[in-house]
Amino acid sequence: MESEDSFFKALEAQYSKQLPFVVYSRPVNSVIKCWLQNDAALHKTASFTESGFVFAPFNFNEQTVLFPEQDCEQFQIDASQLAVSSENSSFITSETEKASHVALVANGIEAITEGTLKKVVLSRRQSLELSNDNPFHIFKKLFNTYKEAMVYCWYHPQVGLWLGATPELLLKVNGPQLTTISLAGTQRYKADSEMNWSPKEVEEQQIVTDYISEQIAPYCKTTSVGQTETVRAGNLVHLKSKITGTMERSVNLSAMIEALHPTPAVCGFPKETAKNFILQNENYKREFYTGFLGELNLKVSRTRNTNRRNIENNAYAVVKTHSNFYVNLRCMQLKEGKALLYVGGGITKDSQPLAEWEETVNKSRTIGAVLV
Ligand SMILES: C=C(O[C@@H]1C=C(C(=O)O)C=C[C@H]1O)C(=O)O
Repeated sequence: MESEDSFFKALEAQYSKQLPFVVYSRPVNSVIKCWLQNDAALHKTASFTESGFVFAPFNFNEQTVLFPEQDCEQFQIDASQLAVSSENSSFITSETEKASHVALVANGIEAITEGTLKKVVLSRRQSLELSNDNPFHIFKKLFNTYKEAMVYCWYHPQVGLWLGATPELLLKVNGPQLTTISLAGTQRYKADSEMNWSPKEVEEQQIVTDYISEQIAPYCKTTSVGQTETVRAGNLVHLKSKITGTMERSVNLSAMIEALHPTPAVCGFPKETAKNFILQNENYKREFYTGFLGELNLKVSRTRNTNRRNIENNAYAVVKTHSNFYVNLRCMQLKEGKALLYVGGGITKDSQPLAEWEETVNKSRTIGAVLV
């Protein structure tokens, strides 16, 4: 299936039959892949030993959905821009939502000042009326707009329909090589100007870097942390450090995921205290927002480099297993003709509630830009 038209027709047909699918494109990549599950079964994974596509919630005590590789048909196309018409939806934030988020943040700052909590990520959900609720229409706009993100649309009839454009890698495993990133701190993007990061933002991101490095260390022979840099995600910029490692021979992927997820980039630190604060104080249920999604244990075979002097050795291919998980951020759920946008930000002792509200507004504009 090589044409854009037949690719999206197959997806439309799958959706109209209410069968599970995912369509996605990884960052800086013109390849768009889709997986169509053959039936409507709801598969789960806890062991992360299968091969497939996973969709995991924020609260890891709840189910992680798996599309098993053997139960899916996979197709892909290559495109730099997808044909799509423009639509208009209205974008309104309410004073009640503002007051409620400001109170939540103030509550978080108080808990940090009084107790052991150092950072907590607090979020909200915003609803938007849609003039066009076709998920592929929105997916195409996300793909055209966010080249640096993992852009996806995921559906299961028993779970719901989610779309997003996430800038955050949770974990990439390629044979023994592990890559992850620490992402935190948010400012609006301004063309041609040097970004100045405050000590608050630097500290917030350092908490994430330290946590990730410590958590992966027991599973790796070596680890290293790269330079911190400013990266762009739509109309926002963040602080980012790349963290890499070479894993021990027999790493249990599920144990490593459990050690990492949810990171202080989306939950807080210490992890359990922050998670409990979120579950008790946020005014809604996160479900799959700040969970993760991506390819699990796919086999890639690479033919060895040709070497003229040793032809026999070139006859075999090296098979490597790879997984790529992205944190489910800058995302939305489509429900009853509405888009529910999920947005949050990291709170530390120096946070200001009104500025944090503004940050969530900026984030909802970033992801909502494709809807208005
Ligand atoms: C929680 C979100 O984003 C996370 C929080 C950030 C922050 O606090 O500055 C930045 C990037 C993400 O790690 C979100 O986008 O909803």
